[in-house]
Amino acid sequence: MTLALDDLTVARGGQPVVRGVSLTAAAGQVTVLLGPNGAGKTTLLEAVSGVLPAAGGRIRLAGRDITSWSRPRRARQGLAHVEQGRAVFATLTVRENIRLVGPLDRALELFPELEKRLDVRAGLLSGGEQQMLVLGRAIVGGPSVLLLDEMSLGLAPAIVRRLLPVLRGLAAGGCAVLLVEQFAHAALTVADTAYVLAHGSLTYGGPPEPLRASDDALASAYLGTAPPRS
Ligand SMILES: Nc1ncnc2c1ncn2[C@@H]1O[C@H](COP(=O)(O)OP(=O)(O)OP(=O)(O)O)[C@@H](O)[C@H]1O
Repeated sequence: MTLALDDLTVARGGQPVVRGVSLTAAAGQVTVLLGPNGAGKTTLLEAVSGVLPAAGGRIRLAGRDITSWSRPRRARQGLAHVEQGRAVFATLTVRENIRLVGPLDRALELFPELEKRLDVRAGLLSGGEQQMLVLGRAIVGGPSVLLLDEMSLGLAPAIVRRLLPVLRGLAAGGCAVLLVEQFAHAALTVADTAYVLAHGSLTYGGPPEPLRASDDALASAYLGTAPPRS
């Protein structure tokens, strides 16, 4: 299902921290939302999944206005939100963590690495294994829209390169993937569309190539300034 934000404003502590953002995360695509620390990326995802209310604008899922829907109602429509911080049930085993949400086979198809860890408590896994578990759990739930907040935070580049292609596979199955990342380069390699948020407003929206091709273009979008002329 396609997710569309139309002039979305979200406030924290009475101050708008996301200001008039319009973007589309299309079904079947990986959309990345980049931006510096504190730009408002987490706040935007929280408004989409219903953790925070919208202060203005509209959120649409497959054309339906869901702005006033509760978080559980959004989740029942297939909107999944993987929040920052690798939330696993630390005292349950990997097997139990997965079985709570869906079939074990599908998760192991995606991440065969987890097979030999099935009876280990999730809290004892490495950071990379925990993120595989978090992602595997989100995917076996069969989301139609998957929001991912800073999936790569604290992980080695080799692990990030292992995880990102899984998102491409998920999108190929029709899911709309919206990936929030502070560190742009790896995310841009799997993106169909990229947006940059700076100080709560979009400074770029379009194909990822210009941002991939030029660090100056990326830096300008992060700083919210016009790109330098060459
Ligand atoms: N609970 C809160 N109460 C008030 N202001 C907050 C709260 N959490 C975050 N903020 C402020 O809202 C703004 C946006 O924060 P947000 O976490 O959405 O940014 P971000 O782009 O996700 O950054 P990060 O990459 O650090 O998570 C920041 O200025 C931050 O200080």
